[in-house]
Amino acid sequence: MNQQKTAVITGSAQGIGKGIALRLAKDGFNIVLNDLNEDLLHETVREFETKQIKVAAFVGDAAKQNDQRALVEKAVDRFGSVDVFINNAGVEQVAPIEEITPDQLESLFQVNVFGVVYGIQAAAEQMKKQENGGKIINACSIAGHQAYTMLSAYCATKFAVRSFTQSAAQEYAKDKITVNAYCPGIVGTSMWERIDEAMSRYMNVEKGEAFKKFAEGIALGRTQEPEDVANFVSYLASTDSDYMTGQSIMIDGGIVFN
Ligand SMILES: NC(=O)C1=CN([C@@H]2O[C@H](COP(=O)(O)OP(=O)(O)OC[C@H]3O[C@@H](n4cnc5c(N)ncnc54)[C@H](O)[C@@H]3O)[C@@H](O)[C@H]2O)C=CC1
Ligand SMILES: CC(=O)C(C)=O
Repeated sequence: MNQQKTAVITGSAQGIGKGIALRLAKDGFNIVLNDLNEDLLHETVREFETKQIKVAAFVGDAAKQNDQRALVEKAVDRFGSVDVFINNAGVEQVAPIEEITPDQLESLFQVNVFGVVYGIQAAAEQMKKQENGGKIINACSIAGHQAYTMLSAYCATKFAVRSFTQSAAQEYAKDKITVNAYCPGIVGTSMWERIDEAMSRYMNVEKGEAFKKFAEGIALGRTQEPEDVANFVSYLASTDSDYMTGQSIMIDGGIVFN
């Protein structure tokens, strides 16, 4: 890399976002972390600093348009540019359709869909000013290609992410900004701990059983680590992916084939 580029990752105090941030730091990016969880974010910053990673952090809500703008400002103030912006923050919800409440639907869409739109807007505005292109990368899921029982609202948000990824790719191509998405399968993060707990309760089975049942469908025979996702995001963030845009690509060990 000639000049050090900057990558911003939302929801990156833990899990997949943190894994992506660590990998992009290794690839030579300055890193800007963001999360709602202030304590965990600061803990992660300290860990990155111990590893000599050039890191900044912003406590903020990815579901708020003003916070997304402030996040971009923070990155520019600290490092001078935003070259890669990763809309990673996401939340889950487990319930049969008949039990979904308006509040649950609202809060899920606010983070997983509205947040992605606000992130795209804030990042693209800055990248256009820089006149040097850029890469916007969204967290989709196998659930953005295949809908699952008990996860209907979550799946709908990820289908929406896939749709916005396609539209944004077309709108920003003239500015040399590419927009793609990663679609993980079953990653052992705190999100899946919560999904497992809720699903196992609904299925009336022991904790861990829902995770095990989903894992049985993975062709490569194991669940994912954040690093498996980060290895692919590294490619999406690099110049090697310059000719790819509008794609939501499965990185799931072989669960969904299409
Ligand atoms: N874990 C999995 O199996 C899969 C996860 N994904 C997606 O990958 C992304 C990351 O997932 P995980 O790391 O598993 O989740 P996680 O729940 O383990 O970590 C997500 C982080 O995002 C933060 N966050 C949540 N809402 C936020 C908001 N409004 N603003 C800022 N930060 C916020 C949380 O505090 C947390 O630190 C999500 O978009 C998720 O939907 C996609 C496919 C599979
Ligand atoms: C959390 C998630 O996206 C799935 C499908 O497990």
